[in-house]
Amino acid sequence: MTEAGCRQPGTVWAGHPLLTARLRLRPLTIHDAEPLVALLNDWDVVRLTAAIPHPYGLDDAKRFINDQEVRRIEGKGVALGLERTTDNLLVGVIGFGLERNGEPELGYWLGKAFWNQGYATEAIRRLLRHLFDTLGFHRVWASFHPDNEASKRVLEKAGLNYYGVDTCPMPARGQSVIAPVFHLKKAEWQMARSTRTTLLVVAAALVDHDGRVLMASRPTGKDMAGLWEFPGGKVHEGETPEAALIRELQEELGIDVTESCLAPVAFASHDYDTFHLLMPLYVVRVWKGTPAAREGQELRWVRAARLADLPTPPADIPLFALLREWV
Ligand SMILES: Nc1nc2c([nH]c(=O)n2[C@@H]2O[C@H](COP(=O)(O)OP(=O)(O)OP(=O)(O)O)[C@@H](O)[C@H]2O)c(=O)[nH]1
Repeated sequence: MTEAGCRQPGTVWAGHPLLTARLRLRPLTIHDAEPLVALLNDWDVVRLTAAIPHPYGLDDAKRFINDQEVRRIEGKGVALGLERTTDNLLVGVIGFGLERNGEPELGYWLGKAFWNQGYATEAIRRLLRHLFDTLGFHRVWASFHPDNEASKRVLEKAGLNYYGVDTCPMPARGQSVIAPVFHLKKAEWQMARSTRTTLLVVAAALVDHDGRVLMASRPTGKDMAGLWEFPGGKVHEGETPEAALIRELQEELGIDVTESCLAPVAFASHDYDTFHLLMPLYVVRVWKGTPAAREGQELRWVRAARLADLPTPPADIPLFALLREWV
């Protein structure tokens, strides 16, 4: 087996979406053509890019999607649509090509409405893990237009650092620029990741008499706002997981639960790229009081078989199938 595990040599894509806290990274399909035009027919978005024509029409989008499909099949690179989990909206594109000495070179853009919300950094971090851990590359590259300060900041936040400058052709703008080149080596990436924390969060699946599970939406202002999650929260210093869950259920929902009514049934262990989540899940069938939204969240009782239909944090997805056995 290679360092990259079960990867087929030459593969640029493992075949399933890459999930981040708020995004799904997945290959583009023909259904993305119109959304691509809506996002890209915008001078502010394309003016500092090298190859995106302006104005941008449906034929450009269809050609791009088709070309990317060919590149992916030929193992030359991949372009992934960034789909927001809460509403399945396309917010931008990220990808890489292997034209630079066979080492991946990143490219990305976001629609203007989605700038300054951390989406690009989130997507790059996830793509880096795919490139280093799944595909087994040892270094990644990125260059950007010298006026593109936002791009520079995003790359720095994702851990890339300055390497030098290069002459970069910009065929769609009819010129070349001297562009800064950034890079990141796998060893540096691994070193930075080794300092991340493992966050212990406890969660409850409250089950009612009809076998429905209580889900809460994450309120505006919190990370992953709008996603549906199990009630719960972080375990504080010196607390047991059970004590933390009893406290959280009182704080968030105003209900009283005793420790003997908490049945541990499963756990999530999920890499969020900036931290690792370890989340034991307890089934709770008995409590005192009526659950009420005390922290600005929305509450919804959901059949176990329908949990997977909700937009949820990616860590929760494997728990839904397990929960069906218990409810
Ligand atoms: N409660 C809960 N948190 C989850 C779930 N799935 C999941 O990824 N998480 C993550 O676990 C972390 C929990 O943090 P939190 O912010 O809700 O914790 P908390 O209630 O203690 O909040 P606080 O820090 O504002 O006091 C978040 O990063 C959250 O996105 C889930 O099903 N329930």
